Amino acid sequence: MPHPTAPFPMTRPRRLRQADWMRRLVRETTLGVDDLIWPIFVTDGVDQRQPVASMPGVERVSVDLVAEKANEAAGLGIPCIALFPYTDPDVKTPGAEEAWNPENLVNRATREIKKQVPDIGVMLDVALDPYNSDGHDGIVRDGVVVNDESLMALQQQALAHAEAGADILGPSDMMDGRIAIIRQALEQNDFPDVTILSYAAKYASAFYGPFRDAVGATGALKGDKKTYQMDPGNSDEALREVAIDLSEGADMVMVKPGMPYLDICTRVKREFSVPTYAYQVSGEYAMIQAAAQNGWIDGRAAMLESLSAFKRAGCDGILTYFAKDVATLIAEEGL
Ligand SMILES: NCc1[nH]cc(CCC(=O)O)c1CC(=O)O
Repeated sequence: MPHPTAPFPMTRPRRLRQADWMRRLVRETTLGVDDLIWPIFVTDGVDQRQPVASMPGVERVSVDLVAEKANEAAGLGIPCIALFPYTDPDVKTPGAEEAWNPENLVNRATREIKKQVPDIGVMLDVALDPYNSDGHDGIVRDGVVVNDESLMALQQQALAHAEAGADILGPSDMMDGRIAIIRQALEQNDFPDVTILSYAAKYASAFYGPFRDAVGATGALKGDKKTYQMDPGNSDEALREVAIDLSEGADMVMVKPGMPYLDICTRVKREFSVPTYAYQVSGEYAMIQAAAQNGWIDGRAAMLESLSAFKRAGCDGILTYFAKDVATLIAEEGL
């Protein structure tokens, strides 16, 4: 759209950048604590804190300490946390049955949080990879990730998480038809308010490496996830995936990874006008932290710039390992 602008020197864009107060006055988007979902890794044992080597600043904590983290998050005003399990390799099976064990790590952690910190939202991933000895998000038969049999497993997992008290389910598995089958199970089992934040446009990405370390899936994974996660070259397909998930009953959608896919965030938000989130994934976090530790970039500035880019792209919020750091900054200094 052509805008009428006076020629230089009548128009001087720098007038609007001359001072901090002016820049604040004309800023188009802002990052706030309400935009954040904080992922937390859960591990076995008692009083455990294990740093994740490839994600400086991130640790796995045992169930007894999870509520403490949730409490900190709630105190900072973070609306929601997402839990991911580091499952003991001995418990992983080809059928991933641990995924719907009511006593699995994330189910126990969720019950604990709901008891101690009732006012924070809890999101749980629906996907088999933390529980599957093959490291895949679905069930593997003869080397193939089979779709429809995986749906049965995912449905059971979703119900177990709803029963544990999860507020939001995040199907991250990219099987076809999973939103419909999960939504149907939730309605039939009297969980009408459980919300689905679908990982609708999830790409087969090299940026998930540190996460797979964090949940202990790196060694287990045979092959790659390209038969179910999306091809990084595709954009129209992301819109079709979002359309399908919304038509099956998703309430909110997510694009993942984040920063390399801001164009997808923008298209999705423009096209569908539904709550749209980005996952700033482990590899994105690790890159910023590693460069900052080496003194190559200003870590704090890069963190804030990367997160406000999601807002500018149209996202309603961001799942980010930086959530607590940003929320602390906002609490201490405003932004
Ligand atoms: N389905 C599992 C899942 N849920 C979130 C992530 C990645 C998150 C991150 O990298 O921070 C993954 C990894 C994968 O698909 O291999």
